[in-house]
Amino acid sequence: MKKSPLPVQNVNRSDKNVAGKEALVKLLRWHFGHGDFRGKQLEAIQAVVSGRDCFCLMPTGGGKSICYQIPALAKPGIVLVVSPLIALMENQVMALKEKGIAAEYLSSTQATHVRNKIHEDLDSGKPSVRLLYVTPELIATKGFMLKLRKLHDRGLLNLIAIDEAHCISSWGHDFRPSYRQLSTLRDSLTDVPVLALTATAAPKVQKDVIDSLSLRNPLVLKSSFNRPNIFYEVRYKDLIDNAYTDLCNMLKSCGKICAIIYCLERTTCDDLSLHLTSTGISSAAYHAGLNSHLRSTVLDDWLSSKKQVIVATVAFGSWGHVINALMVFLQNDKKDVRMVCHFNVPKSMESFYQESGRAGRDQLPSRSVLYYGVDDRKKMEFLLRNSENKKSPSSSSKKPTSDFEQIVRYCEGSGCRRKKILESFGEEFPVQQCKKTCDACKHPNQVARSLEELTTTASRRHNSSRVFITSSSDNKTNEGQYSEFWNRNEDGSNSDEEISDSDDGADVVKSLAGPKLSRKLGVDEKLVLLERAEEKYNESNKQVKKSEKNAISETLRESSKQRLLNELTKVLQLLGVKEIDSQNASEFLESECYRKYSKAGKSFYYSQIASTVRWLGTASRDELMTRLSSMAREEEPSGEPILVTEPSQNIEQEDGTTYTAEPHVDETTQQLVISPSCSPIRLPEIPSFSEFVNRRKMKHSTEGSDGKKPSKIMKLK
Ligand SMILES: Nc1ncnc2c1ncn2[C@@H]1O[C@H](COP(=O)(O)OP(=O)(O)OP(=O)(O)O)[C@@H](O)[C@H]1O
Ligand SMILES: [Mg+2]
Repeated sequence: MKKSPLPVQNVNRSDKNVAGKEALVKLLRWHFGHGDFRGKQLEAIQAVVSGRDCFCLMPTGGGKSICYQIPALAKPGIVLVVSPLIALMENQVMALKEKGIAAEYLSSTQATHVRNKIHEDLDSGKPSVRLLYVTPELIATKGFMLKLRKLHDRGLLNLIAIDEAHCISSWGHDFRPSYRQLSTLRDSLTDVPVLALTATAAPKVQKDVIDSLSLRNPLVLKSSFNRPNIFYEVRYKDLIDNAYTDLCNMLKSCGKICAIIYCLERTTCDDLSLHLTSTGISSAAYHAGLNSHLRSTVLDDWLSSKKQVIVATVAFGSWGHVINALMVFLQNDKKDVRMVCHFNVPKSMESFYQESGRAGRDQLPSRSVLYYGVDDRKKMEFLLRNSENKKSPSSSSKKPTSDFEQIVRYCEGSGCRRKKILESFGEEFPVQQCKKTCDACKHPNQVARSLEELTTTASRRHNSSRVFITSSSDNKTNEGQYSEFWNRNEDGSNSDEEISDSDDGADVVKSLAGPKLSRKLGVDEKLVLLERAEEKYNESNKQVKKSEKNAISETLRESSKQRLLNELTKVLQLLGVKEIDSQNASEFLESECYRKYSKAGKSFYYSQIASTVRWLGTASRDELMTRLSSMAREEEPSGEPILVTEPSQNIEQEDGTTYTAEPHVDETTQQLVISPSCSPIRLPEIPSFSEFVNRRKMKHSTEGSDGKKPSKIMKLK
């Protein structure tokens, strides 16, 4: 329902009057229906309305938008809002318009006549728009800056709000180079107050934002980052027989709750979701690898609570940022998420806080569960080290690995989890205030026992590594105190090529600038919009890097070997098979996939690796032994063969068909060589994904499960 502009009549009063609490609360109640200001909202509003710069740090969902929306209603003129994503701007503008507040956004995705209308309004003597949302890219254009200067000269620009201001900082988790250029705003529009808003609490981000925007004597406001309604806990994968089963049981014990599970890789999302579905938990995978139709169906089902659990990839690269943003704007629509589970260790405390913070936005009791595993830690450290190495020495000195250490401390330390989260943001937190709302405070003995067991298990599994876990209960950890589960110098085994959303260097906004936006977009349309943008992005990326992307690099091969090794280790342990060397076997299986699919390209290779991993998960002892027996034959000649790096080759025969020449050991040189004289070996067939799903379906139906489950699995497929 539209509201009359009644309270805005205050606009002609002096700044002192409009900044009065009473008048501001009146505006808040009238336009937004909230009884009073929350946290530091009032202070922030009063500061900017009286012309002072302000840096406002509030947790996600803390109510940052009000801090610039109320000033737009309290004073004449325009509030310029810089926002990183068109979808986010769209969402806010739509909500404001529904409240009868004159808000617009400007972007290249709009129809020319819509943009022209907004420009005409801005050029008119008395613009009707109160809040104008723009991207940092638009600010960087000369034409728009000229327009802003004209507005300013006419005394019509009353505030510049930089939302998601951490994007300006290379220390922030969503760094956007175009945000850096916002420093020109202060140079050109010297006396307009600037309000920087973020939920990113790292002190270095704060300093960087204040410096980059040249804020003058800003009022720095920080709200507590404590989320008292979230119970924090860590579960240790290395101490659990099967993490999938553990998660299933936990979800089942909570009843029909709404949950988000974050995984690092798409394949884990698919596998885990399939597993949950097969045990009767309605769930669906959500990641950039799904087609747009499936993705919007999945989200729709989840938002409408048709699906209980969504298994999504975490944001990693810049495209991940968009997927993440998608989740951000969905936050307003989904407040009843009761559990957020990190199935793989997150890359930093920042990410963990943001992601787990999606639980309990309705302030009701909720849960954050992090599954921590030594292998996951290794993988993440490798990825972060890799991304550090990719950066030029001249770029920011940000060290993702040191951010990662905080989350490792969170998992490996025995003290209060909540305290660790808050202290990582520079916030002091007395342990007593946790009131047993984390596993370490609620069950300290149990957590201590787990950590002890973990130390033993880790040192047994990684016997070349140092292992020491902090047991300090006062949380005063330092570099030397927390555990080293593996030797930091040993080469990591996985690559970010396996990470679902790892495309880097892409300009998100550019990629979003394509489809035409309708004025009144619902969630569906927004999803379509983002997905189309993603397709467009992938399309252009494909063209540029097609050949490059098709190549199977050594790092990818290494990561595949590691993936097979992880699965194989689990399977061999489960089946009690001791006679197979998992390292050699995983190399053997990987080279099989490489041999078959290296020429066909990366995605075939990928799917073959994924099929093999799935096959491992279902293979019987006999099947495993049969398949790996060909490997045993290769190893027969005793003595350490010197491995040649060449994979086995497909030898073309005269009739045009090919057969695979297996490697064998040359007895004189003791080298593993490839020779066409070897007879071709018949290997058991690896099931494709659909075969795998169908087999499971058959298995379920023969096991007498209710006839509905298989069709659910088929749908998912
Ligand atoms: N004073 C208030 N009283 C009650 N609810 C409020 C108040 N201020 C804001 N809210 C509500 O809090 C929710 C979150 O607000 P908002 O989106 O501005 O948060 P945010 O800090 O920008 O979060 P994010 O970091 O996710 O962008 C909204 O539903 C909003 O209506
Ligand atoms: Mg916000």
